Amino acid sequence: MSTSTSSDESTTDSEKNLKLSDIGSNDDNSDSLSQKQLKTTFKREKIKKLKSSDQFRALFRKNLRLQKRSKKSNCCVGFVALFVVFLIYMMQLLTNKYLNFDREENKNPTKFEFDALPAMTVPFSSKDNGPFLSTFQPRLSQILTTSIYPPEFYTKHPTVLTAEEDLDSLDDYLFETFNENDDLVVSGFYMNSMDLGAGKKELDYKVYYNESGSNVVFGNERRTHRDLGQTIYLPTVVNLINRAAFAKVWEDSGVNGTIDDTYGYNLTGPDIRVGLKNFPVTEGKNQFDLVLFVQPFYYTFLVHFLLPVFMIIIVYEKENKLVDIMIMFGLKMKVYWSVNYIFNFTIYMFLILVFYIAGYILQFRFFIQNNFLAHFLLFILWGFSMVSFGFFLSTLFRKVRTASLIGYFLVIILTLVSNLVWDNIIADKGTGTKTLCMFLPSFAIYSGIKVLSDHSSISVEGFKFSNFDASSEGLGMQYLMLFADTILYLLITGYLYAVLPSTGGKKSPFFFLNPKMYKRLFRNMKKKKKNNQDDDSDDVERSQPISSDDGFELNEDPRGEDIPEDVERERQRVIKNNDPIKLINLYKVYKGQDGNPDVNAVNCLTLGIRLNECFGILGPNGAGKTTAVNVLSGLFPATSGTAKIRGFDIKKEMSKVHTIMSVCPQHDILWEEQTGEETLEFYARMHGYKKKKLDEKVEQTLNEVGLYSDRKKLIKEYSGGMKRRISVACALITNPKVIFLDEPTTGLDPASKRQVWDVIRKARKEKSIILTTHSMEEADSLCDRIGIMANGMLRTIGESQELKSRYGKGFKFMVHCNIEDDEKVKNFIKKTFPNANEMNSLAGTSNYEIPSDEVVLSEVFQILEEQKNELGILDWGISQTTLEEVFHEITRIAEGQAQLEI
Ligand SMILES: Nc1ncnc2c1ncn2[C@@H]1O[C@H](COP(=O)(O)OP(=O)(O)OP(=O)(O)O)[C@@H](O)[C@H]1O
Repeated sequence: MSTSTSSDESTTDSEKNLKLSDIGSNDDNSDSLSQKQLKTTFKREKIKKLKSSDQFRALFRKNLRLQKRSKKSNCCVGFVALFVVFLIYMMQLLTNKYLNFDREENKNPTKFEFDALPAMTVPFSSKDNGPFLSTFQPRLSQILTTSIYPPEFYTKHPTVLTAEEDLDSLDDYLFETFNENDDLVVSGFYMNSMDLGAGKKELDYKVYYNESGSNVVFGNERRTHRDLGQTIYLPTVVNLINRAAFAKVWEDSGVNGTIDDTYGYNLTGPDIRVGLKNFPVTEGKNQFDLVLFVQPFYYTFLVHFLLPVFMIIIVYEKENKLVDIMIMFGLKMKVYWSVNYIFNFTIYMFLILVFYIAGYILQFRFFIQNNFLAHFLLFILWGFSMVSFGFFLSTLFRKVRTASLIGYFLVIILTLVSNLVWDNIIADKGTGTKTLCMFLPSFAIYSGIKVLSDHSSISVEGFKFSNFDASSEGLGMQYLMLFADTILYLLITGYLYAVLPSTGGKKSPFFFLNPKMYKRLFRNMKKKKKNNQDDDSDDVERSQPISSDDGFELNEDPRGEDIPEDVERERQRVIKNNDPIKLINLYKVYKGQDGNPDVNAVNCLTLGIRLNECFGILGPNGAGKTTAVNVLSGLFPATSGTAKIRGFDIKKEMSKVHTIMSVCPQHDILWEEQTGEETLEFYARMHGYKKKKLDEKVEQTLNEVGLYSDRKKLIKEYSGGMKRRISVACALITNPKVIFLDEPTTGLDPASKRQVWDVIRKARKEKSIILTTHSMEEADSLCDRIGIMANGMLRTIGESQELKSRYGKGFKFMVHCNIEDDEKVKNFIKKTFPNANEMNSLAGTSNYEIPSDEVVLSEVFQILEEQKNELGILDWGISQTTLEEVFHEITRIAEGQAQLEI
């Protein structure tokens, strides 16, 4: 013999006994034993507020952990930063080496070894005289003042050729006049020996000349030989000295006359030794500094590089509905944004720190030449505005893939645009245009870097707050605009998040024009101030009493008089009772897309869930179960009607509801890069668990859902069933008062399912649970009451047993006997159960449906056990109508009604 109910496999022994004793009771009123255990009297209560500091800590740790694990993007950012630093370093090196001539050599020009230069013999030829010497006869004593250049030149540059007593003083003199004065010293010479007396003919001297080949300085525009209007060659100077030397010899020897070309040729054959040496010059007078050209671009690019990272962090959590789930667990959005702001800024500061260290170690002129505060302030303000700008951009993307692709592309575009557009178009415009353009923060940072970069040249002084006058560009406008951009983009982000449906925005685009909003804000501020003065109310919320005088009024159900009796009875019960969860006339209509009609996903749902109750919602696909849960948990707003959860109205006080509820959504919403343990820790921390208590709670919950041994695995390494279990664990760990479980055991193996059932069963104490499921076994086993929905409406409601009695066709009775006894047994059945309906009969096995009012189980047992041997019954069994059959019956009726409506 076998006797079973549909839930036999799943129920505990005590439950089985209870249900067997209930079989056939056909109990329609709500006075059964389990009903008595459920409390409907829910009153005003104090609810502990979630602390912002706990949430801050939990979020910051989570962000830090996830950032550490996003190795790819970190490596990418690190690599780009290093590459840019390397490029700048190489350029500076190259610029210094090849464009800033003799930098090393001339560091200490006075120590230059004159004698180390090779001596050379210069042919003495009047043909090299140059244009001014053909008629000129100098004396050595005259050389310093003699005009060999046009007169106007001397008004500017009095000293042309100089001689000093010894090499050192000549060296010093040339260096000083050449580098520090405006006077132009064309050349210098030192006479080593001069013996042109009879038979000797020796002349040994050394000439300082400019390496460019002309006797002028290359390093400064003002001193180019173009000032002279002609080119003076080295041989000219050599000839000048030679001539002066000979003139002196002749003067000494009393020869009178002039030196002309003929004279020169007559004096053939003297040994003339001329040493040649470059002018000593100061270092760093180069005209073209490659670094200055590329530096603004590179620096702008580098500081933009974190922009996509900031966007991705937010879009990832938006795309995967992680923000939504955190909100449902009580996250305050102001904490969310603050943490992300501070966290992103910290990452940025880390990059800037590395940049500064590299900059100072590698001696980037941008850093060492300019005032520290000037560039530091610029980078700090850019950091603030970039984080705000990143927030703003994050509102425009729904998918991480798009955000990262476009984000990195945007970095290049913004850098290029700011570089090209600013340099070629905006830089020459007036302050108004510049200011306007700086509302794009990239322009502000680019122009700031450009100002500092212009001060990083070797030839100019670094930027100091004191050294710019009206004509030179300061940084005030950049600082101001970066600050303004920070505020502006935060406001825009806040606005877009409030109104854009894609970001979960629910407000009208003109919400800020509504004076009520400001009144409410003002009232809340006043209330908060008052609460703060009140000692004990600081960390508690007070829920409002729920009662029949809540002002709730029942709308007429769309079905009118066709409304099922039990559903109408529940509606009347709810309005009179104080259930912790009360749904009143709840509607949710999804607007039809692409010409499709609107969908009434939830249609005038009115029901109540009591304390200690686990309420099951069953229904076919598309019945509206998930939508109902989503509306109750605040994912979507209700179209009309409302619900009160522990006294808080979901229309007005959803944020308070979030502090006392938790949810296990239909699809797992988890951070793939966190371990199971870290995920639970996150939610527990958000709800104020700390240290030892936190560890204990996490360990206990992991054990309950059977994931303790897998706690260190990343979520992405979890199987589907493991993810489901961790989602259930998340819903339980925060010790909520109201739990929404949307198909919590989908995909679980039978053992895991049973484990989760045990956890839920234990958890319902002092709580109210709404559970949606497709498993009749689960509903039968776990739920104190069940509501079956179809097409958005509640079709029936009651305890499992009630529903079976109400919608089932009684009992199923099976009897098996030898074929020769078949007739005898059939007659016995007909006599005992006159209304029994034979469903089928084959080879001695017959199945019957027996109306429940004909069955008194104890009598059936007795009769059959007494007569089975006499009748030749080999086996028999009786089972009640299953919940599945009830479900099919309800959906069949609902479909019929829907057909009629069409
Ligand atoms: N975001 C949405 N936009 C438009 N229509 C939606 C949306 N979500 C659900 N619906 C529609 O609302 C109705 C109810 O869907 P819902 O997901 O609530 O059903 P369900 O009972 O949870 O189904 P299932 O058992 O398959 O999870 C369906 O007709 C569905 O197509």
